[in-house]
Amino acid sequence: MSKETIGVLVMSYGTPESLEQIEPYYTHIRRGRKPSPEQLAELTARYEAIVGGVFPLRENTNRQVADLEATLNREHPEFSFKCYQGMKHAYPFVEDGVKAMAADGVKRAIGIVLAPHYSVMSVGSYVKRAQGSAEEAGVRLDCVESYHLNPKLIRALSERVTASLEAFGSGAKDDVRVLFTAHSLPERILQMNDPYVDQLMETSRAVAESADVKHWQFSWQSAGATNEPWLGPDLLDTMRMLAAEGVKRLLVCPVGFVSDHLEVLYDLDIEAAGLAAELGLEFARTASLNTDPLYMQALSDEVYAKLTMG
Ligand SMILES: CC1=C(CCC(=O)O)c2cc3nc(cc4[nH]c(cc5[nH]c(cc1n2)c(C)c5CCC(=O)O)c(CCC(=O)O)c4C)C(CCC(=O)O)=C3C
Ligand SMILES: [Fe+2]
Repeated sequence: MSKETIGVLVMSYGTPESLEQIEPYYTHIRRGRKPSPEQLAELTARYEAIVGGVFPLRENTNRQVADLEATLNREHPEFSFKCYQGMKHAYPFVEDGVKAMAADGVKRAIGIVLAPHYSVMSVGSYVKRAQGSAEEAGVRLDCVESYHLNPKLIRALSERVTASLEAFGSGAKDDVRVLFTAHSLPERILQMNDPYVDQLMETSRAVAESADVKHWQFSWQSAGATNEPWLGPDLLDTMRMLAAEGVKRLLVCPVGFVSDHLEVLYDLDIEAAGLAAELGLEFARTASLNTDPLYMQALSDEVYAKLTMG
């Protein structure tokens, strides 16, 4: 008997693959409005600062998707899993991923996002687009909406916090301040009953408990430059406040991000680390999950649970 093929739509924000792709990518993020030359130059400079001409960021996602497929097929050999990528702002788009699975004859599929926390503005919009095209294509698709307390995710994150604290050396548990961070969103999500903030606090608390962290707090990072207010406090402001309070050592754990990309490699490793140097703070950040087998298993467990238990 041949195994049933299960399509897995692996969704993410998307990243450009070359310097030339930054403009169309940014235009898509801005809903079709081209960025001004200044805005484009500013974003290009951030990418140039982290990639030095080559774009490893997409490779990173490709590896996560390949490893997830291997993990699913190893752990659940009764099915044949096939992963398809679907991105919000880059090719292959969410709709392309669904069309590709339908073209392969897939009838049953599970969607999951490479971001553990649900917001209508992030995961919600990916899922809506995916469901819309799945309906058109005649694919039965169910999506994992969040996995912010998945035990393997929490263990993977807390192992990283523990390793970073150990690298600080003696006394780290007593005097290193741990800052959990995630991408800020416009403050109006608070009026929308959005679970994003609560889920992030729950992940942070669970990781702090698991790693036995004494001194921690939460800050937002990477807020957009729009006219509306975004969630705060911002990481950079928090760092200035902590320095003024006499804190000397700082560990940032970006729980809202699962892989190395612009927000981690630029906003943390260049911008925040630069401010830390100015403020005389010793600064470190936890390593990104990327293809950590524990993270791959967390995703695999979520996909399998959705498939078999709904
Ligand atoms: C919640 C959230 C996540 C985490 C959840 C998830 O992963 O989904 C995330 C991830 C990412 N965001 C990314 C890149 C960008 N996001 C931007 C702009 C925006 N992000 C927003 C939200 C989020 N973004 C929002 C509300 C905006 C305003 C415009 C809009 O409503 O979309 C801009 C425009 C310029 C700027 O503002 O910097 C860029 C370049 C990359 C890829 C970077 C790389 O290439 O490595 C990743 C993984
Ligand atoms: Fe973003």
